[in-house]
Amino acid sequence: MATSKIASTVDQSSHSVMSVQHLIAKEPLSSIPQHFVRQQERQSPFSNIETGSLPSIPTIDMEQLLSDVAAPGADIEFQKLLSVCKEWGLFQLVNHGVSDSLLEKLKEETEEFFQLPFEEKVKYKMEGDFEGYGNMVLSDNQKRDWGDRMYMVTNPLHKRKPYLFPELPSSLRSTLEIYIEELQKLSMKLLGLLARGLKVETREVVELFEDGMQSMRMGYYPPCPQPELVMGVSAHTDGTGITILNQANAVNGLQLKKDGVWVPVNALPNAFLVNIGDILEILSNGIYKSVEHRATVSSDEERISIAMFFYPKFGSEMGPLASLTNPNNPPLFKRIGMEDYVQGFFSHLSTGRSHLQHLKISLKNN
Ligand SMILES: O=C(O)CCC(=O)C(=O)O
Ligand SMILES: [Fe+2]
Repeated sequence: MATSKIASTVDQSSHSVMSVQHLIAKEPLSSIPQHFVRQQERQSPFSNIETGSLPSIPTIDMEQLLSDVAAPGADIEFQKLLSVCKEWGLFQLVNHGVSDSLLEKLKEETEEFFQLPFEEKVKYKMEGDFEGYGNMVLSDNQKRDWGDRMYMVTNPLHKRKPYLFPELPSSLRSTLEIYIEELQKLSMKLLGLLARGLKVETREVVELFEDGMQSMRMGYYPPCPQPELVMGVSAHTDGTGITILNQANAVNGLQLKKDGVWVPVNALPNAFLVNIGDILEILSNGIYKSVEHRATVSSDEERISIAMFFYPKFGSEMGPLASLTNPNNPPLFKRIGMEDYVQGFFSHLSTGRSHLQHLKISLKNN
């Protein structure tokens, strides 16, 4: 799909918001601006192995998973889910129950949102926190991602910023409301199954996430004349319990790090990519893995993705589940309240350091 060439008459420097899409729409770039160029990512990430021998990302079938649960004993898909979450921390989910027509509508409306003139989208600019529209600029000397995003907290409802979600074009807003509800149900089913896989009381996990904090990031990655020099989203782990990523226009780009090697995900149309985040690694005391991932960009196709992030509820406290720890298996992470967790997560994001590492207990000191 071609990039939308929207000539913007607005001088971006007069706004505290920057957009890669509109930067390149104004005039063709003769070279990539230095603040997007990454030195360490120049070499092919696969230079050390044969591309043909790359492992492929596991696929989980939600219908199969739910029928396994109804018929105990026939639990092949359930066992696969558990081993995938321990070894990979990420999988593609098919037959997830969210209709193709809803996904199609959401894709179209997200495309339309990013095709709005810059003047329209600037209304949603970030106001001193991480929420809002634009290319995320954390500091002057930071390397920037080749992409724009619209990031919003969507739950609990009173945390929705009045100038963001409620001000979205009404058709996008109503489609998102349905989508959010569908994904909430899906996330709770997955979290329940993952709790069951830990042999803990399902309730212990599910209650933490009921009416939890949820946020969403719609991402737009324009084609880049020199994609090997830039990154759409730099390497990170998610601070969530779980993340459900919708690679809306099925353009490849996401990669995860497995055994020290970046492995590309071959995006299946209408499948979700589900990944374990730091909080599930903490709750499971390291059993489930929060996987490092990143997104690359393409030279000829725009890429659109929609990520929904699921966290525990405000006011809760989290740490390794008590039933998983004992003197022989001590907690690997500190306990922390949700408010402090969120604050710590975003302050580590600004410095590029890992929040999960910060919460690790050094076993030598125990
Ligand atoms: O846009 C993508 O494909 C990845 C986004 C992502 O990893 C994130 O927002 O945490
Ligand atoms: Fe992520």
